[in-house]
Amino acid sequence: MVQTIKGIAASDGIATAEAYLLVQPDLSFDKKSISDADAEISRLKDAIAKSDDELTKIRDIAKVSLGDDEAQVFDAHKMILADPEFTGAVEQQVKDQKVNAEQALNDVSNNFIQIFEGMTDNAYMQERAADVRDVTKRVMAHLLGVELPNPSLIDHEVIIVAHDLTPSDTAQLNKKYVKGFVTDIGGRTAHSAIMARSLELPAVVGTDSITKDAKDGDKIILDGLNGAAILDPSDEDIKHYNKLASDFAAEKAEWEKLKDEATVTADGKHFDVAANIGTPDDLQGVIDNGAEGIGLYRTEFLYMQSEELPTEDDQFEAYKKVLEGMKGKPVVVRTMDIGGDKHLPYLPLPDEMNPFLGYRAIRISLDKQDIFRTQLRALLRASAFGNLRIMFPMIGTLQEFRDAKKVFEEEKAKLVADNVKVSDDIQLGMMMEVPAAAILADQFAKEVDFFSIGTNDLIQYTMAADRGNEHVSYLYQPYNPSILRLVKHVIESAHKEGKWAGMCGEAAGDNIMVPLLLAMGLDEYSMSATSVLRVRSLMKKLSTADLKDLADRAVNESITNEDNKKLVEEYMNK
Ligand SMILES: C=C(OP(=O)(O)O)C(=O)O
Ligand SMILES: [Mg+2]
Repeated sequence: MVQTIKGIAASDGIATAEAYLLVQPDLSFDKKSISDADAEISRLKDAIAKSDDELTKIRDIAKVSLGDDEAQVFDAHKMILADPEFTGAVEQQVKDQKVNAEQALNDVSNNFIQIFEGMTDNAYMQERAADVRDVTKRVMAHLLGVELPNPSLIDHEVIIVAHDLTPSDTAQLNKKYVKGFVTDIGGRTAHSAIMARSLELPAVVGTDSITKDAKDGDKIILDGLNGAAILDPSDEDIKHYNKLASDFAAEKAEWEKLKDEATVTADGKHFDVAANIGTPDDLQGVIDNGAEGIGLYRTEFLYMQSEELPTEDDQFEAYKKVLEGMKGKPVVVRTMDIGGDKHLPYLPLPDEMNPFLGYRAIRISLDKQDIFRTQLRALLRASAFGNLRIMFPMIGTLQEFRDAKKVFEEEKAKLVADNVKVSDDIQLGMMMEVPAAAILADQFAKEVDFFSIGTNDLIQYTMAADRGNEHVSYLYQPYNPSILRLVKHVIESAHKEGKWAGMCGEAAGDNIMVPLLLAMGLDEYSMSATSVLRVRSLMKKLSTADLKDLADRAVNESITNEDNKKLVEEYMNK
């Protein structure tokens, strides 16, 4: 029977395919005493052999679909299974303690994880903890006779159905077969949603119940334009959505014509429309969509897609590739923004009550300076190959900016002393995403070269509403006058000091927000590459002089987000 499940539209597009449930099974078990240790050990050996076969299959497919680097992790898992120190210890535990294999595996694995994670001065060994955890999960699943989802084995077109997708899950999706995704939780500015937009995959998040509603193999239509998943669609539904998909394609074809044009408003003012990227692989999308620069390169994905801390050379190659690829157009690289919802398996962070308010971004970089310095050196070396700008994430106090800048200057001086070629005009800026900094923008503006407003976090912190929590997603209010006042203050403060202000949060590509931002004089708009041409087309129709009064009313007279949405919609429909 047809069932329509509503959610939050997270990435444009329509897709139809079979559901693939990416849901972790229950791996809980009871501790049992056993009398026949040999039988238990043979059960364990059987589970290990099955896990090994499965890993071989996954590795071979991952090699073809994702590449050698991504496939390597599965070899590391196979090595653990072949290591007598690990498997022998589990067998010994069964014999000595007379416990079931599940309990023995769990005990030994926890022991290994604890030892590895404790090696705080050896990043390589710390990473092995994540591998042990993964392998244990696989063997445990076989012992319990349940199946783990193996997304790398997908070999036909599917729509991923999941409770949530972490950014690293999203990074592993093979675009050839994955046509979109739909989740129980999450909001429009959660990182998995942002990645869906850069991969041009339709996505719907925050449905609350999709993992209960859909079964593996169900036919699903995913409507990423309106935020709905249609299960078991009727012929009528299929016809309706085919039409919607073809209308969307026609609109896109119209925008496509603006690809090689600069972004100019109806009254002849030029603004920069730039793109956000996560990895050098996103570069092609930026070029295909005619962006005028990269306004945000989220470098943490480089760290997340790696098995260990990326070396200075690895990073240098990635940054150089992006800078060269942009052929002199500006590239704003943001230093590592780990923490919050972004984790590194090889850099265990403390468990926190409020990770988004915790140890993250510049706070980690200033604390673990060896990681920060490696990144800055790689950036400095790459600066010789293009137009590099650097910004720091989550700056809350002027002292943090000064400290970060000092580290940058120190690394630059060292490289110059070693005769390494570095650019002499690298702009240094900051994300404006902590309300305390936005309020003091006038003071920050004296010391930075530019601001880039991160509305995803600025709104979350100003409204005190978790950006990834669908129950409070109604508080994601970019047009709320409180947010608009902060934004206006940031832009005016920059301009007073002769600096420029951009925006790289999702609001920069929002049809309601753009007219207000144009009136406030925001200089640069950075968004998912797939939004660039839509925004360029919108700006072409607008005249900044006409918008002044609209923005004044939105900032000074309106009370709610909805007031302002209506105000702009009425203006646009005039
Ligand atoms: C662009 C931003 O950064 P991120 O989404 O990576 O936190 C933001 O917070 O608006
Ligand atoms: Mg942010």
